[in-house]
Amino acid sequence: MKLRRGKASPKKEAADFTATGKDRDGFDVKYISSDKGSSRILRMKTPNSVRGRIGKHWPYRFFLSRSGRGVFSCVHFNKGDFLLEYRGQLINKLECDHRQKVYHDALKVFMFEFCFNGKLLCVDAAREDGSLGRLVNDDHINPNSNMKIITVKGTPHLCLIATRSINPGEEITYNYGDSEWPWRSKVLKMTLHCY
Ligand SMILES: C[S@@+](CC[C@H](N)C(=O)[O-])C[C@H]1O[C@@H](n2cnc3c(N)ncnc32)[C@H](O)[C@@H]1O
Repeated sequence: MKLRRGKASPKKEAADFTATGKDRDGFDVKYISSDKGSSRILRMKTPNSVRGRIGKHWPYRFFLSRSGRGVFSCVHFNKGDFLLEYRGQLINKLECDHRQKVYHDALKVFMFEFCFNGKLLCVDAAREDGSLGRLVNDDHINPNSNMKIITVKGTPHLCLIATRSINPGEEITYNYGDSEWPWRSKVLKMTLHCY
C-alpha cells in the first residue's frame, strides 16, 4: 500500500494508540433515538466547520435505525486507516464463560470473543471507561470498518480499520459477526433527517 509522506502505517498507528491507551482525535459520540421505527440524532457535538463541509458535499444527512450511542467521524479517513481500539479487559475463555453466566444481557454485548494463537480469548469492554471503540454499532450490510487483531509486544489488540474512505459525519460501524443479533431481525423504517 502506498502511504502518504509522513503518515505512519495503520499497524504502527494502532501500536502507538494501544500503547497510550487513548483514542485518536476525529470522532464524536452522538445519541440516537428511535421512535416509531424511525430514528433521529438527539445531540450533536460536530463542530460548525465540519457541519458546513458535510452540508456542501452530502445531499443527505444520516440514515439511522438504532437507538443509544454511536460513534461518528468528524474528519476524513482513508481505506486502511486505523480508527479505534476496542479497549477493555483481556480475559481467557474460563473467565469469559464465568462472566457470560453472571452478566446481565446488556453487559454481555460488550464481550468480544476471538481466537488468538489457537486460544479463545475475550476483550471485556463492559466497564464504562470513556473509550469509543466499545460504542461502535453493528452494520452487517454496509459497514465502513472491520475488526482486526493487531499484535503489539505479543499481546493481541482489537482494532477497527477503515474498509473504505469515510467522510465527516458518517457513523463508524462494523459487522458484529454471524450471531442472531436481535436488532437485525427487526424491520426498521429508514428516515432521512436534516439539521
Ligand atoms: C457494543 S454496544 C454499542 C454501543 C451502544 N449503542 C451503546 O449506546 O452503548 C452494542 C449495543 O448497541 C446496540 N446496537 C448496536 N448496533 C445496533 C444496530 N445496528 N441496531 C440497533 N442497535 C444496535 C445494541 O443495543 C447492542 O446491544
